[in-house]
Amino acid sequence: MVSEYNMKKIAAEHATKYVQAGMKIGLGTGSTAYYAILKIGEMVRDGLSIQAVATSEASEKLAVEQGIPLIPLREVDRLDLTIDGADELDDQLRLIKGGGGALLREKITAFHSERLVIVADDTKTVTQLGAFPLPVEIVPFAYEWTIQSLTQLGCTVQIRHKPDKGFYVTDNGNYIADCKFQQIPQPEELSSRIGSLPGVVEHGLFIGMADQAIIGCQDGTVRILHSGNSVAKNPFDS
Ligand SMILES: O=C[C@H](O)[C@H](O)[C@H](O)COP(=O)(O)O
Repeated sequence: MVSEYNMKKIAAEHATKYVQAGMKIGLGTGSTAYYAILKIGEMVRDGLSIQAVATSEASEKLAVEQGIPLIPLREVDRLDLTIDGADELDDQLRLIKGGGGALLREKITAFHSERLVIVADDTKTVTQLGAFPLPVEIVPFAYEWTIQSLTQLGCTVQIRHKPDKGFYVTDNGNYIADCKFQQIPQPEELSSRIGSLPGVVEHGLFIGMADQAIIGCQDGTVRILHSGNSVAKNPFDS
């Protein structure tokens, strides 16, 4: 049995096997993506030539510390691969993201990537999304009205706070509304309803974006989920 943190590390390090010389890589955010960034840093120091874009200020700082070359966004057309974490994922690779507040930059980066590989420990896999409160990035202007609109969708909304009180502010200067639904049986429908609310910048439902998920398991192995529902039998096959 391995600890949750080792499950994250195993998954993240497995995903770095997809990183090849010359690629432009999106670096995710969070405690699982952290291990991917460390491993990519090690690969760069061993001579691998890649360039990267970070999905948050925290990941950018880590990438710089690791010596990973960052590319200005204006110089990138498309990324080859993004490796990122998730707060919840189902077997159709529908995700909840944004527990670390980075969902907006993560979604933009994922959208402009050829391939999105999710790394997570096995505690994140669910049969139905919704146990994890859905993070929604909202603009500060009239945020009380936006919270009211979100509540009308049938959830309980908590505006995210910093540990030392005061509102949590994203890298983009916005707030996060954490929306707790009983369950999310139809994520596609909820995605378009939330997306159409004025005041909402972006939400943490990522649907049809992930190509693969590498799941770190308690026995120290990985399970690989592919979009389209198939599960790799031999985790080291793909
Ligand atoms: O905003 C943060 C991101 O969406 C993270 O990738 C997500 O919260 C998972 O983070 P962790 O790997 O720390 O559980």
